[in-house]
Amino acid sequence: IEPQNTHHRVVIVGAGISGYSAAARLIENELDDILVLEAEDRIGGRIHSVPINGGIIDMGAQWLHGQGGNIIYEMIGANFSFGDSSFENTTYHFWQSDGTSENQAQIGQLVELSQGIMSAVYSQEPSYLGTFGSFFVANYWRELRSTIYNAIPWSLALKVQNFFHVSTNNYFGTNSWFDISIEVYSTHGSTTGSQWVTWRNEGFHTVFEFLSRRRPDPTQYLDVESKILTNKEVTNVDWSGGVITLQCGDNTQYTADHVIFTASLGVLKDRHRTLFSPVLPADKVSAIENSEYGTLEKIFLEFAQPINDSIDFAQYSILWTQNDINMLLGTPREWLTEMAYFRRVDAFPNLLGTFFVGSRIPDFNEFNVSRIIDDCHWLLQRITGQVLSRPINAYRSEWITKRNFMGAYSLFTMNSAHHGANPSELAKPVYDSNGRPRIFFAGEHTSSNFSGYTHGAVETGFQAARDVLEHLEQSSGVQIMSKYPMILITILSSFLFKF
Ligand SMILES: Cc1cc2nc3c(=O)[nH]c(=O)nc-3n(C[C@H](O)[C@H](O)[C@H](O)COP(=O)(O)OP(=O)(O)OC[C@H]3O[C@@H](n4cnc5c(N)ncnc54)[C@H](O)[C@@H]3O)c2cc1C
Repeated sequence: IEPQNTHHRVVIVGAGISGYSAAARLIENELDDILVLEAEDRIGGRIHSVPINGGIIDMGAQWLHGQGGNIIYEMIGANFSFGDSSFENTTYHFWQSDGTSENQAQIGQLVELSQGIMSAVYSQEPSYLGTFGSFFVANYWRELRSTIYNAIPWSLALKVQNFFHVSTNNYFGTNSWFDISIEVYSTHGSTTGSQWVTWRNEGFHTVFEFLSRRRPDPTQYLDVESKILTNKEVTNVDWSGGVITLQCGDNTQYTADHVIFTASLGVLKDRHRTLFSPVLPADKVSAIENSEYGTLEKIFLEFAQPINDSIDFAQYSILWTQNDINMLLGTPREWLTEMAYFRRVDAFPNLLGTFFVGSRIPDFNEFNVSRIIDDCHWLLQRITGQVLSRPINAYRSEWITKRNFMGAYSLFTMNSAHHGANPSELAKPVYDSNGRPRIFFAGEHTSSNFSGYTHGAVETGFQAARDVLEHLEQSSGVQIMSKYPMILITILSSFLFKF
């Protein structure tokens, strides 16, 4: 063990957006004696902006979902020129997977109905105990009995339903919408305004410049960076003693009075038993083990030229035909059937973006760029019925295989609901035998309002900082109070000595 062993009042594990926000808030409140330990060689976590030709793209978080009620937009909106790729409001065209055309007006009717049902999910009473899937299917087919849908063939209604199923899986990183319990999401907070606010070609990592206040006014800069050590994987947090000892993979140790732990739910699920000594309390363990973690990967296809105007849509949505699904099942192209669309990327005319659900790909490690390009190119040509130039490159994320992430984001299933596993359980601090909070938890998975999202992660980072500050204030109060008996004894004993 190197003689590093510095002691800090607070050590934050993880320099993703929640850990970074917590650090900024502590520094702002003049709690300077802090350290952030980050396992990767970079700051940002699941915000990972990478430079390409023409700007910066995001392999993780890309959009601000909402404006009003989104803490990030509310902090920054007035000082940054955001873009918007509101797919709901712009043209997005539905192509059948086999290239044959379908009645776009009827599809439009079905999409409108489906979108209405999807947004109702979020305003359900928490008493609805079913899943996204059960809610959608029941409402969809009930509404379809209305005479306004009489002319629509049920085969088309099925294909649109399948589109919403696949899109939902693409959104949550799930295999089935019958896995996702509505309970947690119906109690989520809500945001107003565009759900697809973009950072144009500057990348989501710009957010850190605002969190540290380097922007808009550099004189307000809070020096968060100097508190962060990268390449520091914390392998154990020993909270058995009076101080907490954090052991790192490079054989260094740090000690702290308090820890804010922000590593992802994927990391916690993978190794919470070895990460903490003693192991976490049973309630916390149950919340970790019964919450789920979605696996979602991104693909950006880069073309040599801006994408052909004759097929100029914001989104190329795919209605899979049963024949095409049958044709691809069991073949190396099976993964394509989990794809719902190709989207244009705001500020990058040469790019199309899409998602795929990683866990469904058995040979994920061999899933290389040229295979991705070939398969996507095949599908794009098939759905559009056009000869398109082959993409010159593809960028893909690999969150599922990365040790410090282990997937995409938290998710609450019927199994989670059964076991009472939810963000507020994941957020609870752990206390020592004297009732003193030792480890605070933050990160997107701990946000009751917006689990899964960057704005949820920021809120939890701020909350953890507030909790630490409050606790320190209270405990210094206790220390002051605990001095009184000593003063009394001194006064009394001086009397005693006098007489
Ligand atoms: C593909 C994808 C697309 C997304 N799209 C959006 C979007 O458009 N909009 C949106 O709002 N959200 C989106 N999200 C979600 C968003 O990225 C996350 O909710 C948010 O970034 C999580 O921040 P965090 O600080 O909670 O966790 P993280 O970003 O995971 O930060 C935790 C940090 O802890 C580090 N760490 C882990 N283990 C250790 C250890 N043992 N020791 C030290 N450090 C450790 C990690 O390296 C990481 O830096 C997306 C996520 C993914 C994966």
